[in-house]
Amino acid sequence: MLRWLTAGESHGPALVGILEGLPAGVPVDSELVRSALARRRLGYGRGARMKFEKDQVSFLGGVRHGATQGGPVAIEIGNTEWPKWERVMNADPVDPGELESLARNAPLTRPRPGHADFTGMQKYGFDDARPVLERASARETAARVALGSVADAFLAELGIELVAHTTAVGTAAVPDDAALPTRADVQALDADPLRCFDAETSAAMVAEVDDAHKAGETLGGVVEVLAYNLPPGLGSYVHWDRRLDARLAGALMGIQAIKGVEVGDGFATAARRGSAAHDEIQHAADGRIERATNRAGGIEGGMSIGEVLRVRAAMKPIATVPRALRTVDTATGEDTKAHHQRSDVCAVPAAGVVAEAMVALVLAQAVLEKFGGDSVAETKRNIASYLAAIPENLESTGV
Ligand SMILES: Cc1cc2nc3c(=O)[nH]c(=O)nc-3n(C[C@H](O)[C@H](O)[C@H](O)COP(=O)(O)O)c2cc1C
Ligand SMILES: C=C(O[C@@H]1CC(C(=O)O)=C[C@@H](OP(=O)(O)O)[C@H]1O)C(=O)O
Repeated sequence: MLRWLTAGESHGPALVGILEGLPAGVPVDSELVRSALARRRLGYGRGARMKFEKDQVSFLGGVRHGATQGGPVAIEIGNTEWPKWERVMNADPVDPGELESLARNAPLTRPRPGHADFTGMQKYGFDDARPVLERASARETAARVALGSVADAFLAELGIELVAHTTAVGTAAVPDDAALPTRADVQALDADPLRCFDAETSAAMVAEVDDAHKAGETLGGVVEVLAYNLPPGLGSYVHWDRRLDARLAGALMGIQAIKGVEVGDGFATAARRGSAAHDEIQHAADGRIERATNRAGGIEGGMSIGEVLRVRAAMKPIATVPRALRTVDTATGEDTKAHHQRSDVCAVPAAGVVAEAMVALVLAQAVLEKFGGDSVAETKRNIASYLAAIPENLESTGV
């Protein structure tokens, strides 16, 4: 069973991620993780912190001479902001007099609507939102992206290729019939300001971000993750928590600010009639079986069906709105405006990179559950023998 955990605060010394259960022989090095983290920093509309902070990557375990060894993979991402926060975020007690003299340590008592501040203070018994936002912050997603890049390297060894792109920012959305990117388009996506695959929509997205920025507003949007070359049969219909769609939805909803998940045509399907909603099964030119369409987004009955996996996640607008929203000062009880120092106007492209990492982790887990393997070579053998055993009349183009 592939498992993963992250630890660390937004302004702490480092984030740490651990991935346990990966076979030996996955080609992994610091550069792989670094380039995934660099991709997470991209995107028009991100705040000042993305420009001056660097991600410092070190492997603490599980990888030797560029390959996984079968043990837990532990990755540390140093926060280069740490020296400024060393007193405020120190694990050991700091003299209260010294803390009081630090402007950076001033208690945050004007919780932001839409962030975890207010309920986090209620729940954990804090009189300052600092400890809440330190862990609620999406800075934590750097650790997930690091782990996701390792899961992705495993999937790539099996020929499974993932790509994420932005399909909407605010009201600017790619048309329904727009072309889908493949892994070969990643460089082009990274070069686009919003990681959008449709040039015209991307220009509209830039205008939307500029407009929101001028108005002291923030934006959300929609990202899509595609996975190519998945074998049929990952996940299962036999129990709710084994369904691949349920597991992907949970993983995507587990990303900060994600409020909706769609598999395939999702919500649009609800308005269609059955004959226009499902994907007919037909013979392909080579005699194997194929789907006439892929409205289901590659999953039926909680299982991958061998077609392209297509999942979308909707992100709400950033909670730290420059034109600050109404709140209550929890120190004085007075009505006031929420605290705001700096924030992203739009972090949708980064959310896409995080979504891709989460999908990679869930798919790697589902692959290992079905095929097992202590080495990549063993997993490959197991997949090949499963596919070879599928009878001729059930052989589909996804095999
Ligand atoms: C990549 C990324 C960057 C984010 N940047 C910010 C930010 O700069 N300011 C902010 O208030 N929220 C930001 N958020 C959103 C908050 O983390 C999120 O609103 C908060 O955790 C509460 O969301 P929830 O209600 O879904 O838990 C970001 C989210 C993601 C995924
Ligand atoms: C640091 C990152 O994102 C942060 C996520 C975030 C939030 O509230 O989620 C708030 C901002 O942090 P700060 O308030 O310190 O500027 C973002 O910069 C990152 O993605 O690496």
